[in-house]
Amino acid sequence: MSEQVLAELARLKQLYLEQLPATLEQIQQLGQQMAQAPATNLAAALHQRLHALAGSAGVHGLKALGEVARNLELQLAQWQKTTQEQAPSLLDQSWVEGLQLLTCLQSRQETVLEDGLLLRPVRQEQDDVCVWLVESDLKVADELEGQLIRFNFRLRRFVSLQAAFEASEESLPLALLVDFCCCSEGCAVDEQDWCIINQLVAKGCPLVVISEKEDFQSRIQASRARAVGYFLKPLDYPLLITRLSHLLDRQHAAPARVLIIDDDQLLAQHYRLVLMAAGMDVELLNAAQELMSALEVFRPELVLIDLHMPDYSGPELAGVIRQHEQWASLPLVYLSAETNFEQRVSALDRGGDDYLIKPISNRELVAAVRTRIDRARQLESLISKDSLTGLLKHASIKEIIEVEVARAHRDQQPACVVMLDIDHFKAVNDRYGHATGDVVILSVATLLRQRLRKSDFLGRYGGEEFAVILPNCDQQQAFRLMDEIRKHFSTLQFTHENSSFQCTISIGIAVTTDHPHAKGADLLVLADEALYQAKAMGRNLVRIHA
Ligand SMILES: Nc1nc2c(ncn2[C@@H]2O[C@H](COP(=O)(O)OP(=O)(O)OP(=O)(O)O)[C@@H](O)[C@H]2O)c(=O)[nH]1
Repeated sequence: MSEQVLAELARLKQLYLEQLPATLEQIQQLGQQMAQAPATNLAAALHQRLHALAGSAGVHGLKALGEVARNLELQLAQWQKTTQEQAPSLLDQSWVEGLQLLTCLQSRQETVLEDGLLLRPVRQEQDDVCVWLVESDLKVADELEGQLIRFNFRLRRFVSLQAAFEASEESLPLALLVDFCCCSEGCAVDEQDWCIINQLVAKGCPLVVISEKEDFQSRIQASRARAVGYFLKPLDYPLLITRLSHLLDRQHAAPARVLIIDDDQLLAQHYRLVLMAAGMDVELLNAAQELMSALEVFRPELVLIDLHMPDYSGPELAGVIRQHEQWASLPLVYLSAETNFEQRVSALDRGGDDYLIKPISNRELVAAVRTRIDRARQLESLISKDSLTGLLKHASIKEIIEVEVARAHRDQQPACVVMLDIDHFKAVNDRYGHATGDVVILSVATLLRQRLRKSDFLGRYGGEEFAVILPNCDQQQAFRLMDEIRKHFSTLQFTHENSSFQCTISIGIAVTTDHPHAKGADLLVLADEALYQAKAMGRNLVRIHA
């Protein structure tokens, strides 16, 4: 992928360089006409070309050229704002020199592509159910191990960070739990350990700090180590498991979807390739009139919009998007060479969320897009996800099941709707208490997350009831998968004080191909009927609706 992306970027750059002399020739002609007989229509045409050049040259390795173009653009903008009496003096000697400089700089290329970003080695193998622990307190380690097993996670213990680092040559864990106090005296991490932590985090190993200390300095130290979690001892296990489950969700998360609206096709292609190399799904909008249908079909999580385009401006398109309630919170980010403060503020007032200045480096583009999408996902998750399990709430999973069932009928592909319910759960609550009942619910959610595909959707449908949709999955595959999950769940050991117990689940499945006219809501009812057949037949069973 990376090699291909680099080759494609080189091809785009070549195309850009081939078109450049003609672009510069046009700018020269217009610029000289402006110097001799300034006119507003000439200025508008020239401004558009200088603006595009200022935004694109740096991206293709011609940083100095881009800077000169920007200076000329600013000079011209000043002329456009000034009264006609003062105007001629603004396009004097420095203007002509600037124009000459453009031609001289067209062959001065610099290497600005951050190839490191694009040639990053393929992410190392990750063991999704394995959690690593560096902790000298054996009691804490034993207890943690016992808790993790209930949720189908495995714990691998290390005596030192160095040992964990050596293991990271083979594979990476879901998370690395470190008690800083066992690295060095007084919980202050020494230089060598610090270096190892940095290397592990850079490899993509999420760091979770466990600590006895609640002071600000310890938290700052964890933050400096880029920890994604900080848990105080004695550990709150459900909270820790929830955090691990969220990390698992992130690993399984679908690629971020970005829509780019830019009239400069070469530049738009360049951004697209860079974002795709960072693992995102990217589409370019070809015609502004197709904007709403592109949103509907592609459902982007962020839109990058150029500010100045010939037919419609970025803020005008942002205004159209914001007229639709459904897209009121979609992040819209302008990507423009515009440095004028007033114009930028006005663009933000008209529906945009943020502003990135062209030319933007590849790394900054990826980081800016990724962090904004991550934040938007976090917010969305707070709204649509159940707080105990992190799965979709009732209304959200119902909505997704409708969409996916309609898609399955349309594509003539099978999809399975599944309902799951914990057996005799009331008895678990009555005997072991509500908190232990919650642990059982959380463990079903964690097991489902671990066993289902990225493209499947899981929801907490009711108290101890779960709904799932498995797109592109036929009856046999669904039965096999669900039966494995059922069997696996029945082997998990739960503990309460000094006793231990096991639980089972019953499962009902309804398949779209057996019910070609059924909507999502109908299939949910059918899957529920199958679930109650499983209950009636003795529980701990999977049934398919006939
Ligand atoms: N701990 C806990 N219990 C919950 C939660 N939501 C619902 N419940 C309990 O789940 C139990 C559901 O019990 P029932 O629907 O009667 O059925 P059951 O005992 O699971 O038995 P069968 O489904 O017939 O096998 C009730 O006792 C609810 O109070 C929750 O978030 N946490």
